[in-house]
Amino acid sequence: MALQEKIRVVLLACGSFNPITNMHLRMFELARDHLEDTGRYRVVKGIISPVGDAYKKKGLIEACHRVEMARLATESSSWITVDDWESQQVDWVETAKVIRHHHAVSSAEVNYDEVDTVKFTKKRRLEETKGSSSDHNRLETFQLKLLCGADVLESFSTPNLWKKEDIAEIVGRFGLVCITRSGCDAEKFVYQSDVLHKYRKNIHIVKEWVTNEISATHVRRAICRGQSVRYLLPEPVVHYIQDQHLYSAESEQKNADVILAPLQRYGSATE
Ligand SMILES: Nc1ncnc2c1ncn2[C@@H]1O[C@H](COP(=O)(O)OP(=O)(O)OP(=O)(O)O)[C@@H](O)[C@H]1O
Ligand SMILES: NC(=O)c1ccc[n+]([C@@H]2O[C@H](COP(=O)(O)O)[C@@H](O)[C@H]2O)c1
Ligand SMILES: [Zn+2]
Repeated sequence: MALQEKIRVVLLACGSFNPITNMHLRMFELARDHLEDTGRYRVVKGIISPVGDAYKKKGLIEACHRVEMARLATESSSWITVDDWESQQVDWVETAKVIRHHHAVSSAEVNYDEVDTVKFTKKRRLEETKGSSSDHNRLETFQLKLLCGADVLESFSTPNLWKKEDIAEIVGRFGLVCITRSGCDAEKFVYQSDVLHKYRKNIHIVKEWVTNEISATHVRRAICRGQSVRYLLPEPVVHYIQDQHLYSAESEQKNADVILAPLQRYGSATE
C-alpha cells in the first residue's frame, strides 16, 4: 500500500521583480491552490528570489530596491518570503544553480524544523523496511519546484538563453509550476519540446481564469508617464517607489547597450 502522507513543496520564483506586482503574488496563491487540489502536495513555503544586477536586463534598477519592494509586498503573507542570496552574487547566477542552492537550504529546514516530518521520516523507514511501498513518489518528503509564468517557459527555446542540461535538470530533478499568461500556449509548448514532454509529469500548468495582464513593464511605463499604479502593486510598494523616486526615463535606459548576461555567457561560447 502506498503511503498517504503529502509531499511538502517549496515554490521558488526567480525573476526581475522590477517592481514586484500583485500578479507575482497571485502566482503563488494560484500555484498553491492548484498543487493542494491534487491531494498530493502541501505547499509549505514560497520564495521570491530577485535576480542580481549582473543580469543586465534593460531598465533593471538596483537589487537593493527590488528586494526591499518584495519584502514590503510579502509582509502581509504568512507563507511567501523573499530571499536575497541570488541578488547578492557578484555574477549572474543560472536559475538551475539558484534552485540547487534553495533546495539544499530548504530541505535542511523542512527536515529539521518540523516535528511531523521527523515522524513521517520514521514511518517511511518502517514502511521501507517492510518493503510495503510501491509508489516511489510517495516516498519523497520534500520537493522544491520552480514557479514561473508561461513566458519564462517559452523562453526555454530562445537560442543561447538556457543550457539544455539546465532545462533537463529543472524539469527532471525539481519540477515546474507554470502559470498561463496571455499570448503563450504552455501546453502546446510542452508538447512540442522533447525534453519537456519527457518530464511532463513534473510540469504543472496552472490555468489563470481571471486573466491578468499586469506586467512590470506596464507598471514602469505608467510611472515614467506620471500615471497612477495604485491597485496594481501592493500599497507599501507604491509608497516606496514614490519615496525613493524610482523609475524614470533615465532608469529605463539602464543596460540599454549591454547584452543580457545569459546571452553573453552562452552566446560567446563556441559549441
Ligand atoms: N501577468 C502574469 N501572468 C503570469 N505570470 C507572470 C505575470 N507577470 C509576471 N509573471 C511571472 O513572474 C515571474 C517574474 O517575472 P518578471 O519579474 O519578469 O515580471 P514581469 O511582469 O514579466 O516583468 P517584465 O515586464 O519586466 O518582464 C516570471 O516567471 C513571469 O513569467
Ligand atoms: N539560463 C538560465 O538559467 C536563465 C536564462 C534566462 C533567464 N533566467 C532567469 O529567468 C528569470 C527571468 O526573469 P525576466 O523574465 O525578468 O527576464 C531571471 O531570474 C533569470 O535569471 C535564467
Ligand atoms: Zn518578465
